[in-house]
Amino acid sequence: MKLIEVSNLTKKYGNFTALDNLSMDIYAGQLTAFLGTNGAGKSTTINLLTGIQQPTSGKIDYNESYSKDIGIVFQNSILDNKLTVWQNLATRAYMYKHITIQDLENLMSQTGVNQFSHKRYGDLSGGMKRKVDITRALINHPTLIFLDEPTTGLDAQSRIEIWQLLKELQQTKNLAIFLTTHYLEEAEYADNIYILQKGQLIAHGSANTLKKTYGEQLLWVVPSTNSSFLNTLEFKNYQIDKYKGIGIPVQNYDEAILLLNKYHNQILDFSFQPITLSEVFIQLTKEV
Ligand SMILES: Nc1ncnc2c1ncn2[C@@H]1O[C@H](COP(=O)(O)OP(=O)(O)OP(=O)(O)O)[C@@H](O)[C@H]1O
Repeated sequence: MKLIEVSNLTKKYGNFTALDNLSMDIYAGQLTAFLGTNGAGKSTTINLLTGIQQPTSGKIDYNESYSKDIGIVFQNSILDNKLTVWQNLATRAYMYKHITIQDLENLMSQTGVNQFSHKRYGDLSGGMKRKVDITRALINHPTLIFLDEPTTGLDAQSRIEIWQLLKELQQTKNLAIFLTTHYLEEAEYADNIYILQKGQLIAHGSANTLKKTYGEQLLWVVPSTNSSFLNTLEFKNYQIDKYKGIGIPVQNYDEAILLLNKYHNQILDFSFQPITLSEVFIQLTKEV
């Protein structure tokens, strides 16, 4: 089910176009990752989708029944450093009449912040703060949550924990998550990836689709007799490497296994070189 449909969204600051004609859909229960280098227009997009800023042109259609159920985690926290985690969250929960203390406690134990609820927010590590920020955004049981670079500045372990938490929330609460990130490897988990460059959408799809469309995976084989193998080879775009052998472009593991089966009499050794999302991104965003 579509929660938000964005059509031809453009945002200009004076003569400068920060976002150029963006069209995209956000679906219930899906994790959508918005990737882009610095200044690509990621924060601008979140600000437009959440109504913090108004577009210069274009349209954002919200599914009527869910338009108010959104949570936002900003790049810079809006919580009070001097208050404890509990005080910060309880103050927020009191704003909603239908949210009980029990609801808040349940949520805090799901996100794990109950373990340090007595600590002052200002004394927490970056990863712990981020978990509290996410908990705050979830208090009103949103259908969709926006996170602007939730893992920037965190160490590897904290990043993994935040991602595990987000995946768990997506699965257990059927929460739709829209997040921006600089970390390509994180987007691998996303259902939908949008890649933005200088305000323009340059690619869209699942990690696998993007890899298939924009990247090349190689099956490297060391043939027993080089020349006869090349003669039988049905592929034209192979590469040759002194150490790795002959690199044959393949779509996926299955295709590699089929080839290995077919030519196994002529192959001494082989290796598989998968493409990463980072390589796709570099390929796509490199300046011409
Ligand atoms: N209020 C503003 N006035 C003028 N230009 C702005 C304004 N806000 C953003 N910009 C410009 O618009 C472009 C997109 O900014 P935005 O913050 O959306 O990028 P971003 O992808 O979130 O970048 P980052 O990863 O660095 O946070 C940048 O070139 C930025 O300088």
